[in-house]
Amino acid sequence: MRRSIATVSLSGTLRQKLEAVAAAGFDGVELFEPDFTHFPGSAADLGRMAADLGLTIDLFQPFRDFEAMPPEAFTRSLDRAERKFDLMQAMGVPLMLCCSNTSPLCVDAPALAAEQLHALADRAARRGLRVGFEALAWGRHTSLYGQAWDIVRRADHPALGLILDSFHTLSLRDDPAGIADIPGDKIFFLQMADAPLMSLDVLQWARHHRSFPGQGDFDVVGFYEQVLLAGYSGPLSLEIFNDVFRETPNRRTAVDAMRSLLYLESQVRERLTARAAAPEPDARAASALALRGLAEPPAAPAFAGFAFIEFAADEATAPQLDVQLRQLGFRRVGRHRSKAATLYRQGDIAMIVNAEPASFARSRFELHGPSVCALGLRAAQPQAAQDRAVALCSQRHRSPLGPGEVEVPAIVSPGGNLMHFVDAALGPDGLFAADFVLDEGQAPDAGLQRVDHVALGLNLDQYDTWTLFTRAVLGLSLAESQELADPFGLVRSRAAADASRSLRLVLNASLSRRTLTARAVNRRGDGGVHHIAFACEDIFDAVARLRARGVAFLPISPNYYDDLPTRFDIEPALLARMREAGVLFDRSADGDFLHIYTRAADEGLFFEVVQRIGAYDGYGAANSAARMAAQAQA
Ligand SMILES: O=C(O)c1ccc(O)c(O)c1
Ligand SMILES: [Mg+2]
Repeated sequence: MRRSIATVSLSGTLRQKLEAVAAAGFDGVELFEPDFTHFPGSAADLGRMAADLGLTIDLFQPFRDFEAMPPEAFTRSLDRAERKFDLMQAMGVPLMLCCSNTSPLCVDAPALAAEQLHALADRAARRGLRVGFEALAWGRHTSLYGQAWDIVRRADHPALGLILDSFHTLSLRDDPAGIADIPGDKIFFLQMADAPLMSLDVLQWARHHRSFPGQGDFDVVGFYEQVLLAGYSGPLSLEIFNDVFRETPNRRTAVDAMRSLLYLESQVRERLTARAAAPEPDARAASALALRGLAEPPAAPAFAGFAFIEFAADEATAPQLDVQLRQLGFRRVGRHRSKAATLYRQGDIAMIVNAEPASFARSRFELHGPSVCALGLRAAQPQAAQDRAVALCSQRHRSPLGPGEVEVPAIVSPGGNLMHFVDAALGPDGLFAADFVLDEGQAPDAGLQRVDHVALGLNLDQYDTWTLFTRAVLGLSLAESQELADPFGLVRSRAAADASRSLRLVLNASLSRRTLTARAVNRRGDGGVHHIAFACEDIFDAVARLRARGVAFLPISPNYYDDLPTRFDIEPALLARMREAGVLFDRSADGDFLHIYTRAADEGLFFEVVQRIGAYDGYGAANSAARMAAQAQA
């Protein structure tokens, strides 16, 4: 399996792009011509540079406005093509991408297009080169792969083939099913791109908002499946025009790119395997499987909730966290056997405050001050969970182990915090009994029972990274993105959850630099925990207990409670209780949601208490404006 990526997909100079792409394990690149136009060396220099990095240049792109033109323009274009072929030969690039014509001079004449492309292919063949024809979604007369294939078929030249790009097909809602009927050896190249669904001019959509497979809403798996069924055996490549990627550090983009391809391959492998094993086996699927060497990471983990949340602290801040956690009703129940770490429990929730000098936690503390530095996730097969993450380009993390302590497989999550996979079979106390000296003291708690969700604060350029990480590495499913109004700007937000809803993460990225979310990201780093929500059975009881312990909640405007009954049919007694307690309300077709937020000390971490009623599956997004306004006013 050869994996490739278009240079337009990454930030940096051409050399930096190639270095990042090579480091991420790609085999080749599609050279986006403007990257070469501004390159300080010759075509031969570029060819050598790529070869020295272990990369091939698989495709030269794009050659524009060629087919179905009046005679003078056609002749000029053939001369133009010869100059590009010179470059390609000097670089060692075998294939040129010719995209469908957008010029107003182009005529609606497939026979002429075929004839002219035949001539172009002839010129290429004389030099041992090939040409691939790609339908751009906004092409003047050729916008669908079926039209492009018709022209390629008519041209009937061995050096002319089809180039497929998932973006153009899926953005036009064209059916990719016909691809499987195209002879695989006439498909010369495959470009994959995903995108969020948007109602936008297709050219603007394509040039600014593409994303890696797994980051958007397109059925990229179904598309790739058709291409493999056709018998295509060339490179799998990514061509992503994206405004954010243009500025994201390219090493990270290259890792996301590789992760997205491996994930895509693993999904399509499952589809093909099912086809090959069906009662009437699909021979094309079996041969595609035999041919491709599609990635096969271990299955996505089955999760059973959060095992623990770990805070990074030092000698001075650990006592402050101690006060805060005990105020929230947590009991201090144990000291770590070998580290300066303290365990706090309440219900099924475990919090660890780690003040061990010269540890991973301390390095995070030094970067971000007191903050969450690790999440423990209960997984049915922790080793497989880690192996999957590593197979999908995450870094393995090993912590030093004291005698008798349990080894917990861990990875570095995007942004640098840790994610530990704790064996669910250890039960709620198993891990802690091994690693902590437990003191079984009892004290009244606040009725908090479980971690309902953990919300992360991300820079905008980490939003797609986390979308892919949660989907591919953790196997979570994602809810739609929403834009929430903070008084100082918009916050983009989406939730990721496992099938059993035991594990919920909320991803928040600020589009403004001035929102509370943006300030939290500045303080606690990219991918830092923004707030933690605890679930309880009776929110009014929990709030009363927490208030009695001195916890301060965000004050909610009386106007909110005047408005609520205009939106929902709520019992007056419940409304009165909510108003008195400062509890927020949401309702879906599946159930109700009651929630409340603590006040953050000087923009620090804050907490949420939630009560889910029925099968309510959201996060009270409709109330986020109430929270953010209250936070701005507090
Ligand atoms: O936006 C473009 O012009 C363009 C160029 C080449 C491609 O392969 C493509 O998909 C789009
Ligand atoms: Mg393309």
